[in-house]
Amino acid sequence: MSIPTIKHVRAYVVRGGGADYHDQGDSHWIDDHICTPMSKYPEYCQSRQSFGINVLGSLVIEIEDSEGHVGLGVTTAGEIGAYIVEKHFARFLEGARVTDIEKLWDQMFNASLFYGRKGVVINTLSGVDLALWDLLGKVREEPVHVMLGGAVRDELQFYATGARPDLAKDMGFIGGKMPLQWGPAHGDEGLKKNIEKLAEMRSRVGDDFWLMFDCWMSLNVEYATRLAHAAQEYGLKWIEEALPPDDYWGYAKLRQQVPSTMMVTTGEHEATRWGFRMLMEMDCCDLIQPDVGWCGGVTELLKISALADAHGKLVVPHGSSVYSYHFVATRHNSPFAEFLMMAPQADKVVPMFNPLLLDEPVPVNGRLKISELDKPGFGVRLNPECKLHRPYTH
Ligand SMILES: C[C@H](O)[C@H](O)[C@@H](O)[C@@H](O)C(=O)O
Ligand SMILES: [Mg+2]
Repeated sequence: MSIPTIKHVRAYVVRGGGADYHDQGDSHWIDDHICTPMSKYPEYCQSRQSFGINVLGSLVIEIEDSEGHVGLGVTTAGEIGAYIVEKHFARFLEGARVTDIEKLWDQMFNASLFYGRKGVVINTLSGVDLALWDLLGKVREEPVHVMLGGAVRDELQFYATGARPDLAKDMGFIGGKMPLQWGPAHGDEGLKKNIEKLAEMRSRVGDDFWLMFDCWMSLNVEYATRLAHAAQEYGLKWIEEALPPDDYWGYAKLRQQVPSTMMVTTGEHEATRWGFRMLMEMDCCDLIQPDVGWCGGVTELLKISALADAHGKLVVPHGSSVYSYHFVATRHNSPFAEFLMMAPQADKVVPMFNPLLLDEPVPVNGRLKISELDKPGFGVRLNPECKLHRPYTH
């Protein structure tokens, strides 16, 4: 059996939605007074784009083999990522066999260790890894979920992230995660507004629908503890990413202080097996939320997930569209997935990485049949109408 080799690696940048889903137009819920670590500065309080949440843009990676198959991976890394792919990672990829995914991951990780380890470098490595798994699936004519050992369930169920959990319930989702809008800089008045919002949504959705707060790294242990206890009477299911990712000590303390019925979750801005080992061994959270496009890709998420399973932790990947669905389908400790509502008013289901991909599957009535994923690789294509820019070559 002859194994194809990698011939060409190309890295493009795309603006306007896509993998950098914060890169949206005006009057979108995802940029409407959401609390962040920058909220202490009034000028950066209303809009996350004002401080640069969408500064990177989407990175699109194409890896073409000796037989003409093209693997596609996307992530949040923009021009920085394109530079790293073209000027650094390509040297390991070109000439390698399409099956050498584990070795290529190790070479790219260790070769960038002196400047990488987390953040945009691991985002970029993740994007390359997604393209490698997509390419292997196209060579083998198998979906990624089959190559990962096969689905353990017939369909995926989703909770929705967005400003309207009440509408998410009507659309069949199992829960609704709201962005927290007020933080320590807004004092008790702001905390009261957070709870009023939660109470209002609880009144609309009834007692059984999950409601969660996403705090996007913006709080401190004291405020998060007060918020959790005030939210308990409205059945808040989990408080997400309350603290900055490196504050393992704060998370461990917060987890001891929140009501026993409430989960502490985090992980979307954590990376590699070592970062998640810290979260688990320091007992920081009940559920981890790695983003497969940011934590190291599928190759690393397999390691993270096995570690979590051994610790009895659930792994519910941060919203990363089809790239996490293939993974969640195959893991017993991933019983549900996240769907980010990318319609500006969170009032309808649209593909998460719109407009970047074609054939991107979306939940129907809050669910997605695994059979919808039965296409080679991740089963998505680049939208030819998206303007690709290749800033570097090699
Ligand atoms: C809704 C949150 O503020 C973020 O925009 C979201 O990307 C992320 O934190 C999530 O968990 O979906
Ligand atoms: Mg989050």
